[in-house]
Amino acid sequence: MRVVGLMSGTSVDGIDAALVALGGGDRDLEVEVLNFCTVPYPAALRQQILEICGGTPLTLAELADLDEAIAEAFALAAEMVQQGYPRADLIGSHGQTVFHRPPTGDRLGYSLQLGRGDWIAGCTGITTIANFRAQDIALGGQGAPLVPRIDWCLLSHPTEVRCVQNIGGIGNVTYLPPQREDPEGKGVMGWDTGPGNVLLDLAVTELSGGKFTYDADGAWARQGKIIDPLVEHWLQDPFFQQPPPKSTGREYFGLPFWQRCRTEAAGLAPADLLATLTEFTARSMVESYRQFLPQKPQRVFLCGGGAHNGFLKERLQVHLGEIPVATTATAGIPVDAKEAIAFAILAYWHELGVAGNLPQVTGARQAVPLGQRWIGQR
Ligand SMILES: Nc1ncnc2c1ncn2[C@@H]1O[C@H](COP(=O)(O)OP(=O)(O)OP(=O)(O)O)[C@@H](O)[C@H]1O
Ligand SMILES: CC(=O)N[C@H]1[C@@H]2OC[C@@H](O2)[C@@H](O)[C@@H]1O[C@H](C)C(=O)O
Repeated sequence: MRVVGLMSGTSVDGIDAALVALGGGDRDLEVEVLNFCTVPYPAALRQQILEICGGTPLTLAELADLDEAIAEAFALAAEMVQQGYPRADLIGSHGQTVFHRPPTGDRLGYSLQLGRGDWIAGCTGITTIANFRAQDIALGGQGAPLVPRIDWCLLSHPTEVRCVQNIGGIGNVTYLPPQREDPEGKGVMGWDTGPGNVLLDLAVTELSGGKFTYDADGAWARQGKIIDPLVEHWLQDPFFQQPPPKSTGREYFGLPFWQRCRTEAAGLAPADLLATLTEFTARSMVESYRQFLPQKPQRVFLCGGGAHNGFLKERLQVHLGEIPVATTATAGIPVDAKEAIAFAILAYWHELGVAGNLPQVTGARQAVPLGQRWIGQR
């Protein structure tokens, strides 16, 4: 089956679209990536999304317009990735997260992705699966991260203990025990580690007066000096002590956390602030492995846009010591395409009735197929 996967994450930089040919089921899953592209959001739409993520109020009519504008951008990305290929059989669209509240006590979580699946199905004529997080949340789960089950199928190894660290806006890790020791994957773990690129992007945007939106290769941060006491201080945040299952978002590690960092780092030179934020980001990941993993990984794979940040990678390697750090590209999964591929797979699993979540990761009561389905017809 040919499936389009669409994803835009917490960096709000653009829509990643993957066209994949899928076969098999879950453990015997076959994936061939036929095409991939990233379609940047129009600047005004990106701005509007960032504003509402930051808490700017909007009317219901404005919400409807925004939902549709995002769906239109997603449908366009679906068309672009299919250019020159026969039409896909299915679309899996994550949509754009604009609000995420993890569950607390008896209160279910809430996770809102805009970019109506019904609109995408109607506009493309291709059956579309969307709203992937809701079923997990209904079962008491965090609704995130959802990719660990796919990491288990695509990146686990017969004998090696592995971790897959995604560095999007927010960071999340998957722990993969060796297949021979754990053929069912019962010991697979995963959680959101905290900030990925979000603090770096906010800092660069502000420090450059809007000229840049990210620190390309970490070159700016590399010129600075790391202020360790600040890193230690920020690592005291309660999120990092909280055991998994856990998830987070821009509501926590976006503007509010950036404003706190900026105040507490007042007087630092821009390069020193960026170096310190990069170190904090790297340490937040490695410290969570130390706290919550049952054993040390033998290899760590990076993916997501942060895998292009050479300085962040370097700091991760320093703190992981002898554990080799590579990108998922070295295992055949392009770093920028992995999440879009994942949502194509989750849509395909929906059609097969295969579960998408891992209860031990999200905290849901049950493993279930994910997503809502809208029939598209030409
Ligand atoms: N060359 C580069 N150097 C440094 N950072 C980069 C580079 N290219 C991309 N990035 C970072 O990656 C970010 C985009 O990452 P990605 O596309 O994985 O995020 P996302 O889709 O929001 O992911 P998630 O859903 O995991 O939050 C950019 O905002 C930027 O910070
Ligand atoms: C609510 C939401 O959109 N969460 C994203 C976000 O981006 C990274 C991290 O936070 C992860 O938990 C999740 O995305 C990936 C695709 C996941 O569900 O596995």
